[in-house]
Amino acid sequence: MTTTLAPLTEPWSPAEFEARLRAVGQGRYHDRHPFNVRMHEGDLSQAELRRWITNRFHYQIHIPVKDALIVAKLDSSRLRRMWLRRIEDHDGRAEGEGGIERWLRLGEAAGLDRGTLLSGEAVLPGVRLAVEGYVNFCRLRSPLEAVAASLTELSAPGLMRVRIEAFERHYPWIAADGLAYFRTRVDQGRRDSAEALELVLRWARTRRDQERAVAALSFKCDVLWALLDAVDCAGRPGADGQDTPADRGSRADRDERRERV
Ligand SMILES: O=C(O)c1cc(C(=O)O)c2c(n1)C(=O)C(=O)c1cc(C(=O)O)[nH]c1-2
Repeated sequence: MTTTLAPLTEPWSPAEFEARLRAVGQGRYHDRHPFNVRMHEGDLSQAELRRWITNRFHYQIHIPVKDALIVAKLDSSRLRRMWLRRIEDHDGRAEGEGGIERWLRLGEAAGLDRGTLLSGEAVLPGVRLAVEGYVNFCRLRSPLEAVAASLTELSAPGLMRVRIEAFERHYPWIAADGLAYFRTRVDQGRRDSAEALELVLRWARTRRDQERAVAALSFKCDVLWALLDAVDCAGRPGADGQDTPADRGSRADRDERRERV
């Protein structure tokens, strides 16, 4: 009896390809990073949360830059229009609008100075490298890989909902209107990831392309993970930017409050 084996290079079915993409997101997304876990459990000090907001701002301001690099690779008006909307989501249509402005307001609600955020002076070296890695990936790789890298957003809306709840419950010192960024991202992330998934499923025709798309998504998970590693490590004793005695005091106050509850 002869059996015909499918060649190793046979493309995955669309369903299997999608399942593999989703599995990368589920297994390696930064919602499992110890810093995010501590954030959700209410264990971050004010200094740690401010450090995260400051460093994540560096990521936020580079999202429209990498999206502009992607737009330049798209070969139809329909696709460019679709992707241009992402730039508008972050930069707004006018001064004082858009996601970057909402992130600045989150910073202000957390007691950070807008000028300091905009200066970038407090951004950690590891965060700069992670963000530059993502921008350069989108600059140098194929449209398929650049779009596939954005598919971490499949997992982002769920994380936004967890984060909003955690902020409301554990960090009431941040005014509620500071959370507008996260609220907006629930719908934007859902729409963006659905669009990107459709493109990736359509464009990746060969097994090689499919594997490249999975690897691109995996790389992006590394970017987000490395960013949080840098933010997390900066608070360790002996690291630059570690908590001041006052920050440790605010953590001790919080622990005491918890014990009383
Ligand atoms: O706070 C987060 O956890 C988070 C994650 C991600 C992501 O999964 O890439 C994005 C965002 N936020 C975000 O706000 C955002 O605008 C965004 C754009 C992209 C992208 O790769 O195009 N990811 C994300």
